[in-house]
Amino acid sequence: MNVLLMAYGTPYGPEDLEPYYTDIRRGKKPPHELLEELQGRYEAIGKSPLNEITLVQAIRLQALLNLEAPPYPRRLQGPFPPRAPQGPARVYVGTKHWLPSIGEAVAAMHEDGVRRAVAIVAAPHYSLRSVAEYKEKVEQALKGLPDPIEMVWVESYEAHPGLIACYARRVEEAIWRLREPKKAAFVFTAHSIPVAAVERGDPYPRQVEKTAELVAKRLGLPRFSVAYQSAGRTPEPWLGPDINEHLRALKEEGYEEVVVTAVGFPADHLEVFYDLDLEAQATAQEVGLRLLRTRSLNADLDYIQVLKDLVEAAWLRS
Ligand SMILES: C=CC1=C(C)c2cc3[nH]c(cc4nc(cc5[nH]c(cc1n2)c(C)c5CCC(=O)O)C(CCC(=O)O)=C4C)c(C)c3C=C
Ligand SMILES: [Fe+2]
Ligand SMILES: [Fe+2]
Repeated sequence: MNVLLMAYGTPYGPEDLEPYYTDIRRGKKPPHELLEELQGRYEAIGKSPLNEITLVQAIRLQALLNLEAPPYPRRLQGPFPPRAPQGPARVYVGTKHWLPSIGEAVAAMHEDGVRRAVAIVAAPHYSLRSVAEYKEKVEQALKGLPDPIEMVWVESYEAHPGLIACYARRVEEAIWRLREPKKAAFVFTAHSIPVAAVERGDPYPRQVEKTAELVAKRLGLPRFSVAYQSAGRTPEPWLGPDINEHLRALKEEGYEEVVVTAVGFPADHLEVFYDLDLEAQATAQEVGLRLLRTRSLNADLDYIQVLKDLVEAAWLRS
């Protein structure tokens, strides 16, 4: 079984920042003020562990796939159907905006003789501004190859019971730390997208709401809400409510404590450490709210098990 595991990617050092930002802006260099602002955000968090987490996710996913399907030599395999999940599993990593790029990963797969693979993004929700763009990059990379690779896509997994259990477990950990759990607010966040994408029928907000609703249901939370974070630095309107405005509104409604879970981001990175742990935390402190941010899924085995389940099911799809 072959897997292409994709994630957003983050710069390895300050010298990578400009080409990284240029890639996010589809080849347009960022103005100096925006680059400086991004540099300031990276300096404030120290380091984004996103690339390391993605690599560990891939290593663990590959190990887990092979653990339950030992890589027997071909002659011992018997009459398995060629698409059975058994056999050596290989997981390749490609990042959308940095290195290894999706193009490099696809080229490596081709070089290794891969002709069929499952493509999955380490983010549970489909958006025209996320998964659709990953797909474009994969298709672009495939175009340049002498032999085709059939990619079976996992486009979204917003309601996977294992994923819901992962988030519920982490919200539960925060509930233990609340002073008055029955009076707390529970907020689920995801990356904002331009309103224009929503108007074009992007299923993203519905999927984010679905994840939030299922986690809340599993925990029997009486109230919960969805807010968006990390809106881009572009003049167009972005989907709200923004987490900072939402925290102010919650305080006005009389809440004293809030648990925030970033359901759109399985892994820690700039927008968890800066936008939630520094910026939203500062807003909460300013208005007098106690904010607890739940632990990310990262490369924890409960999340890797979800990825394993998804790729195995996709591999068996015709
Ligand atoms: C659902 C959409 C998006 C997800 C998920 C997402 C995750 C994500 N983003 C960064 C870092 C940056 N994103 C930036 C801009 C940007 N991001 C999205 C969409 C998603 N990002 C869009 C549509 C844009 C705007 C692009 C443009 O046209 O300019 C930037 C640039 C600075 C900024 O605008 O804030 C950074 C940096 C990470 C690390 C991440 C998840 C891992
Ligand atoms: Fe982004
Ligand atoms: Fe972003």
